Amino acid sequence: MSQCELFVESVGYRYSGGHVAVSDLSLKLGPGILGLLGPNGAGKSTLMRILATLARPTSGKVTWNGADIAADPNPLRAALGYLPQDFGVYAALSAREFLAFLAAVKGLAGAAARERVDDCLSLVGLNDAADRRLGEFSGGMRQRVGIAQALLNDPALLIVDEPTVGLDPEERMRFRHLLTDLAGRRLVILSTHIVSDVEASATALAVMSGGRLRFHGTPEQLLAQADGHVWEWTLAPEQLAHVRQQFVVCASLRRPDGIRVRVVSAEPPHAEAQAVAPTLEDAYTRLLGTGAERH
Ligand SMILES: Nc1ncnc2c1ncn2[C@@H]1O[C@H](COP(=O)(O)OP(=O)(O)OP(=O)(O)O)[C@@H](O)[C@H]1O
Repeated sequence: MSQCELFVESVGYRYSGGHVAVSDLSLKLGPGILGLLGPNGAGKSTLMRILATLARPTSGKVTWNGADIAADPNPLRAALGYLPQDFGVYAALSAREFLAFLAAVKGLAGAAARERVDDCLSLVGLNDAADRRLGEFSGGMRQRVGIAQALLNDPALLIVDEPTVGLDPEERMRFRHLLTDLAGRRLVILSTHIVSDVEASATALAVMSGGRLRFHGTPEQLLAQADGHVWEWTLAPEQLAHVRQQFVVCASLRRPDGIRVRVVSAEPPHAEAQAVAPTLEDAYTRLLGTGAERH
């Protein structure tokens, strides 16, 4: 497999209506799985489209192995596997027929194409369902077909945009394992707004919000930032609303003796609060200052 160095240099993107979706964003990426995290509207899909050469940055540049992808997108495109957020399949085709069609579009032919289609079907665990109509597939199976089509050209760069949306918990887990198996010497960029999607698999994390990069580093580095900032204590149910007004509450759990709250705060939030080891979800919540509260 070829080299894979993707450098994003002060990239900005302004939509024609004037909305700035990505602002002065820089990243240096190499082999491994990058989890691109951020809330809805953070600019992840816009950045992914730029990296997939489907949109040109309105400022800054992106280089793939040293060459500007806006000046010559072809080297990157030849190395790219892309699963867009709105990936659709042809319901009347079988998985094998659909992949054979896309293999032909990508210039693979004859026995080599058949072999590659078989390889990709087995990489994503769909051999047994290969000849069933896609219309009968579950959401998770369709996403695996999406990954299989992205793998047809054995890409050095695999970009998957919000691939776990609409999947049930078991399908999500399978999908995460699949991406871990596929990483190898590739660069895999996986965007999601769900921390657990990247918790076990990502070798690096980039966090975006409001079009800006808020963090880039290892999951351990993000965790370390939250050390000593996560607290738990038990309060009476009527106190919960007040605590929510004062602090970012990451979780609240009803128990026989009251409500156990988990709070992100630089200072001890309460006399009885005990510091607890942060999870990646806590660290992400601390970074963005808002919580998707777990109950
Ligand atoms: N075609 C467009 N024209 C104008 N603004 C747009 C367009 N597409 C997206 N935006 C805006 O740009 C911002 C970033 O959108 P983007 O889709 O990149 O975010 P995201 O992080 O991928 O979120 P989501 O997961 O909801 O897609 C949002 O505020 C969005 O409303």
